[in-house]
Amino acid sequence: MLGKYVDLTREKQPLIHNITNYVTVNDVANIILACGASPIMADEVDEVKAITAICNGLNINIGTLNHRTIESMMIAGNEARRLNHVVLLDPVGAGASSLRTRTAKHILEEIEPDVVRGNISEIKALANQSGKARGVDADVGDAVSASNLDQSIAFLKAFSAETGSIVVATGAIDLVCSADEAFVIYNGRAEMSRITGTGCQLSGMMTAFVSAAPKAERLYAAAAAVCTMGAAGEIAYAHLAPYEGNATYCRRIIDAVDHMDSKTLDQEAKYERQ
Ligand SMILES: Nc1ncnc2c1ncn2[C@@H]1O[C@H](COP(=O)(O)OP(=O)(O)OP(=O)(O)O)[C@@H](O)[C@H]1O
Ligand SMILES: Cc1ncsc1CCO
Repeated sequence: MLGKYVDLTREKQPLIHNITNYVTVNDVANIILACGASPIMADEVDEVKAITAICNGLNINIGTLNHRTIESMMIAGNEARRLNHVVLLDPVGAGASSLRTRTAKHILEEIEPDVVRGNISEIKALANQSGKARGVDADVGDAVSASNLDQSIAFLKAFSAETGSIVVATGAIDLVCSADEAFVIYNGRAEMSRITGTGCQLSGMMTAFVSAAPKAERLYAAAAAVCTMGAAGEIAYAHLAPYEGNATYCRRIIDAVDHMDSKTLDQEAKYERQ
């Protein structure tokens, strides 16, 4: 059921404007290409309005925010909204500093992104719950598990209802929620959290999937992107040779996305709907 969004993204080839961090920018560009879309990275105040206007979707990632790029995020976000383009917010490190938390909340309130994708600590920080981010990583105490699953889904659905955004919280169990529907996704491997930027890559790819999908199907497209990333993490891990570690793993995940098709995703996706 979700596999069709892999094909749709390859067919539509959306152009994605990324204002993103300088740690993982190259991997984000490559995974967007691997899923059949096109990336452009641009964060100069004087050009972001023009760049976002020629794109189909905007991925705002606050990972290495500064006052100049915050201004660019607001200009691009407002223009993308005016043009009805898809906007995704990745609130990297929200909860780790007041500037990050404040900026992410401001973008959420003023731009009203279609999708917010973060780890569970970042999402909790945005929702004024006590998200205890370890820098850009989630705190183990915030983790979604079988024992708090119902409560976590209820929290994310309520946050989606409050913001109007599709809310995606990733980790060992990934949750993709609208106000009244949830996908609980079990793809992925713990080793993925030892590569910096699997979340940033997922956000870039998710912007592409959601931009390619009809408006009424955006929740499914977001869930398909999460399953694609998780399944790629599983396939890539199976292809690692004995000495290879997290550097090769990062490349192999992008290769696995490059080879992903609807049939493979429909076979590999592990999820429940609630
Ligand atoms: N323990 C885990 N088990 C299975 N999959 C995981 C685990 N931790 C992370 N993942 C997968 O890794 C991907 C990125 O999720 P994560 O929550 O680590 O993002 P993030 O913290 O925003 O990452 P980053 O800041 O490094 O970009 C998702 O596809 C998620 O399913
Ligand atoms: C490590 C790191 N620091 C700021 S952004 C980033 C990439 C992963 O979120």
